[in-house]
Amino acid sequence: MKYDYDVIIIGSGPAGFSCAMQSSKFDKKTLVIEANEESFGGTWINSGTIPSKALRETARIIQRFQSQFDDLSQEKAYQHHQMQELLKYKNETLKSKNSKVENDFKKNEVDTVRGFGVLKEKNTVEVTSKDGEKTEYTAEYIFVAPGSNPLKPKGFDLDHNKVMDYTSVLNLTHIPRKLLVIGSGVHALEYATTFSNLGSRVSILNEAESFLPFLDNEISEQLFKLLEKQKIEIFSNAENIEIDTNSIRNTTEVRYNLRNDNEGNRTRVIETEHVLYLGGKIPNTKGLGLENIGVEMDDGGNIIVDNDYKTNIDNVFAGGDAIGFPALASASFSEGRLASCNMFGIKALDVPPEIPFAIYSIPEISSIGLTEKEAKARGYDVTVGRAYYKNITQGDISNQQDGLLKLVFETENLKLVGIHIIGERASDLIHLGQAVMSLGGDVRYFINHVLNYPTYSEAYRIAAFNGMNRVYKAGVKYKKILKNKE
Ligand SMILES: Cc1cc2nc3c(=O)[nH]c(=O)nc-3n(C[C@H](O)[C@H](O)[C@H](O)COP(=O)(O)OP(=O)(O)OC[C@H]3O[C@@H](n4cnc5c(N)ncnc54)[C@H](O)[C@@H]3O)c2cc1C
Ligand SMILES: NC(=O)c1ccc[n+]([C@@H]2O[C@H](COP(=O)([O-])OP(=O)(O)OC[C@H]3O[C@@H](n4cnc5c(N)ncnc54)[C@H](O)[C@@H]3O)[C@@H](O)[C@H]2O)c1
Repeated sequence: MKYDYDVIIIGSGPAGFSCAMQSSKFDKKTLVIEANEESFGGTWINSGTIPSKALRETARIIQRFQSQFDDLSQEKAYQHHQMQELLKYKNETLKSKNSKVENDFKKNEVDTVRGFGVLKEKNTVEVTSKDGEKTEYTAEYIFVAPGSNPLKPKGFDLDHNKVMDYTSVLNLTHIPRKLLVIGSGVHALEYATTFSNLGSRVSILNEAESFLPFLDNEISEQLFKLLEKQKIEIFSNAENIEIDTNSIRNTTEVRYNLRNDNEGNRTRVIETEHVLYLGGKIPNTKGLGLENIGVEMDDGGNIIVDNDYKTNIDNVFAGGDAIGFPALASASFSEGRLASCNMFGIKALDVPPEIPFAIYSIPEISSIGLTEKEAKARGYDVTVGRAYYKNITQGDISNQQDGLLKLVFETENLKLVGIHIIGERASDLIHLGQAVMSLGGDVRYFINHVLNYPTYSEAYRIAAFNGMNRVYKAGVKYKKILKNKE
């Protein structure tokens, strides 16, 4: 072999991990370089996806248990639990995920090396160990998956105690009585509802004009009602945010102005105990030597790739957060695997471009395809079908009556163009609709097939009937609706 390896992978997050596993299954000699001395798995396992979901799961279990019993419903988690106790579950999950990744590498003969990788030439990566020792490795292909880091705020500093980001929040020693989340994205909603369910009084300071504007309108409406129920306030259009400690009152004081303030740009103040800053992420593409070999990046530092996850340099591929949107673990797994398929000339099956997304708030939100508004703007004649969780037996049984599943489908042929869900299990439920959608099915699937009962999937059946009845009311004979095969 001309090179030490067939492929060198920089980073062991979901993109690097899946590229390594797929390459090893193709019998390719694979090396993973990981800068973190202790653990593999990147943001996915150590500071992002899994820890935030494990903490959320704990909050959800407490909330579900308390809401089941009237005498417990007004209790606050902080009256009974220490943060460390809640994080124990998270720590155990991380440990088991970490050793799973390490074992998968070993079992599949993927070599690993700890240290910081820098591209020296298009086939050469130099790794600097923590002792400063430098070693060079060569490969036919390079896969760059260095992930991302939290964006630093403008106008104030993080002390990682009173003012935290998504990494330091995992070191909290107690459940805050009051928490201000600064952010306008999915992160902000997830952590806000997690802490609210732990009993914290939570507010969100949103620098944008609207909050999660990409959601379907009716899902947003439901969400805002639920946030009101949880007493989570959102202050939008915030700018010039500054943070100080008020030592007399022993609080953290957040001052800000409103953009386009019609009260004369007065300074507003929120007093809180802790601040959690969730202002987005930046790709870890600085210092990687990408410029040494002329890899193209956009203004935000994201690596530019084509549909095969190939950069402008023939043998260099990239994936995960370093290539920008959607910057999800779910998508990163797929990107790493597809990059490997493309490197080694084994074209993967074409997968539909639609990917679902999930927001792990309490309750969850998940969507795929077009919102009703987007579908109409694109000229589709669409009808919608709705199922409210209060009408689903499983919702009643589980005491989870808040939620909505909404189907958006073409009136003419009943084909699904979008599915939008807010409520318990939304992130799992979406996949039934996704499968029907990607196999070209229509809403009749949900009534022609027997679905387990009671389950949350019943929502699909109820929403399908609801939508079809709407088509019927608009003048199409029921016989035609049921028989129509395009
Ligand atoms: C709080 C939070 C919650 C999230 N929740 C979800 C969710 O619910 N669902 C979802 O799909 N996504 C979620 N995400 C997003 C998800 O975590 C990321 O999209 C995903 O981890 C990106 O994967 P990656 O492989 O690109 O990089 P990462 O997971 O960031 O891993 C990159 C690895 O590369 C290493 N590295 C970097 N530079 C070098 C170098 N030069 N040499 C060697 N090693 C290097 C790093 O040490 C790191 O281990 C969440 C993110 C956060 C922050
Ligand atoms: N549940 C999850 O999957 C999850 C949870 C936390 C963070 N993350 C990822 O971490 C990153 C940082 O999160 P953040 O909350 O700080 O910022 P963010 O990037 O999610 O939000 C900032 C803005 O991005 C846009 N955006 C986000 N998701 C979108 C979508 N599916 N479709 C269209 N536009 C969308 C919206 O305009 C949003 O206001 C994001 O890339 C996010 O995908 C994912």
